[in-house]
Formats: sequence, C-alpha cells, structure tokens
Amino acid sequence: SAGDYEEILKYYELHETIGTGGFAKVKLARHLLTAEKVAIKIMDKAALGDDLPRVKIEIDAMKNLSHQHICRLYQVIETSKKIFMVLEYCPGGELFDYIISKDRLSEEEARVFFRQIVSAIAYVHGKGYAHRDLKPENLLIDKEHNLKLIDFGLCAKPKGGLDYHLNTCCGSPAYAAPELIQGKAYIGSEADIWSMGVLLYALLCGFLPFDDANVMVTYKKIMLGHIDEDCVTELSVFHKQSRESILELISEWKYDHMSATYFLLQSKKARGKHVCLRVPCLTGH
Ligand SMILES: O=C(Nc1ccc2c(c1)CCNCC2)c1ccc(-c2cn[nH]c2)cc1OCc1ccccc1
Repeated sequence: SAGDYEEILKYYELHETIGTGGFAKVKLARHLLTAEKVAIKIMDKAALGDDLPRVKIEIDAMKNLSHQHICRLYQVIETSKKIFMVLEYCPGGELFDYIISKDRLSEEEARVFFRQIVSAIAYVHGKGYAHRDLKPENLLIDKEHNLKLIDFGLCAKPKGGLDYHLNTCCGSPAYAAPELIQGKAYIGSEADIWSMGVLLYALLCGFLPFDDANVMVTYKKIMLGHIDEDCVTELSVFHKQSRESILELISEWKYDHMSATYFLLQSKKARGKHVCLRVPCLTGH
C-alpha cells in the first residue's frame, strides 16, 4: 500500500519494475539528491514467510562487504510490511543472459570475468563468509561491463571460522560440489571453489558440465565427473563385465589392480596412445 512507500519516496524517485523474483521485485530508481540511478529490491515480509531470516542474513552480510565486484548495498528501509534494499545499479543484467546471448564467451572475455569472480570470492572468504549459491544468475554486469556478485541469502559465516564444517545442502544442483550433494559435512569455501570451476566451464562452453532435467541424474554426473568413459568401456570389454559393475569397482578407489589399470589407461589416453589393454600373452613372456 502507498503508506509503505512513504519513506522510500522521500529519498528516491521510483521507476519501472525490471524483475520479479521468488519473493522480491526489483525496481529501477533514481536517488533524488545525487540523481544517481539505483536498483531497489522490494520484499513483502508476509510473502517472505520463513524466508525472512534469509533476507536478514543477506542484509547483514552485504553490510560487511565492500568490494569492486560485489553489488553495493546503499540503504535498507524496513516498514511494518516491506523491506527495501537500495542497491548498486547493474544495467547489464545477469551474466546468465549475457552468456546465452553470446552462445559462449571468448577466452579473453571469460578470463577477465573469471578474475573478477575469483577476486570477489577471495574477498568474501577472507571476511569469513561462504557464498554457497555461485552461478551466472547471481552475477550482474554493471555499466562498465564489470561483474557484481549478488544474493548472499544463502551465505554462511560459521562462528568457528571457515574451516568449520557446514551441513545445509543448498545452492543450485548443477553448481553443487560432490561432498555437498552427498549430504556430508563440507567446508563452505571449498564448495564455492567447486562452483567457480563449474562457472568457468559455463563461461567458456555456454553449457553446464553436469546437467540433466532430472536432478538425481545431475547428481550422478557430478559424482562421476572424473570418470573417463573410454577407459571404462575398455575395462568392461576386457573383463567381460557390465559398465555399471566396472564403474562401481573404479569408484571405490581401492588402489587395487583395477585402480592401477584404470589410471594407466587414462595416462595412455592423455599421451594420445590407444586406450586398449593387451590380451594376456599366450607364450607367457
Ligand atoms: O540494476 C539492476 N538490474 C538492472 C538494471 C537495469 C537494467 C537491467 C537490470 C536489465 C534489464 N533491462 C533494463 C536495464 C539490479 C541491481 C541489483 C540487483 C540485486 C542485488 N541483490 N539482489 C538483487 C538486481 C538487479 O536487477 C535484477 C535484474 C532484473 C532484470 C533483469 C536482470 C536482472
């Protein structure tokens, strides 16, 4: 209702709504005193429900973060029904849409962007936070074509410091680290590093390394990430066993003869040699 906007309208001229997310909408606005453009994220407290703590986490985190590649929070206004976050203007929109519009980025452009992401995450980790929802949708492009990290709603600032294990499984499946999707205790900063690797792949390829319509298949692909298909096929043919049984045997990493053969097949392949196993010599030498 108009009453909720009374205070924000003292300082900002509100313009069109440019985005409506889950429980927030983003409006363009102009700061009256400086005439600077800003984005205002408007949340309805009732609609937020039990997501309200997530907004508090985000606001507290952003108040502590000041970095050239993190979207700046300028002001927070809370009324009885609404929360307004006045944020840095990022007219380039989401990196996600930008990658799609260009199919994939050149190595030069990907390198510039990736260095900005690494710089932002190194800073976030240095302040004792883990972002935990790194993905191209959470990286906006500003008017100078630089990246700005957003959405600290899932971030964690473990009391015991960053080497403290976290448990809540969160973030987007395609960007989630193996230990996270296995429900194991994990180190937040290490999970962020994994997500950055997936992000780099997405920048350079324009598609995701581990993805499927079915989230369980996505998880399976993440867990098998490092398995080399050719080597598995050669082993299953040689041992006259199914691919699945060979996969099971390899994934146990027992450092038995199966592990050795798999590793040595991989190194043969890496050196451009045929991925093949010798039939045992009949003459026994
Ligand atoms: O300034 C922001 N967005 C933004 C501003 C102008 C324009 C665009 C986008 C692209 C759409 N065409 C009009 C130009 C902007 C700033 C901060 C945050 C933000 C910071 N924590 N949480 C959210 C979100 C923002 O937006 C979300 C968005 C809306 C529509 C599409 C793409 C992105």
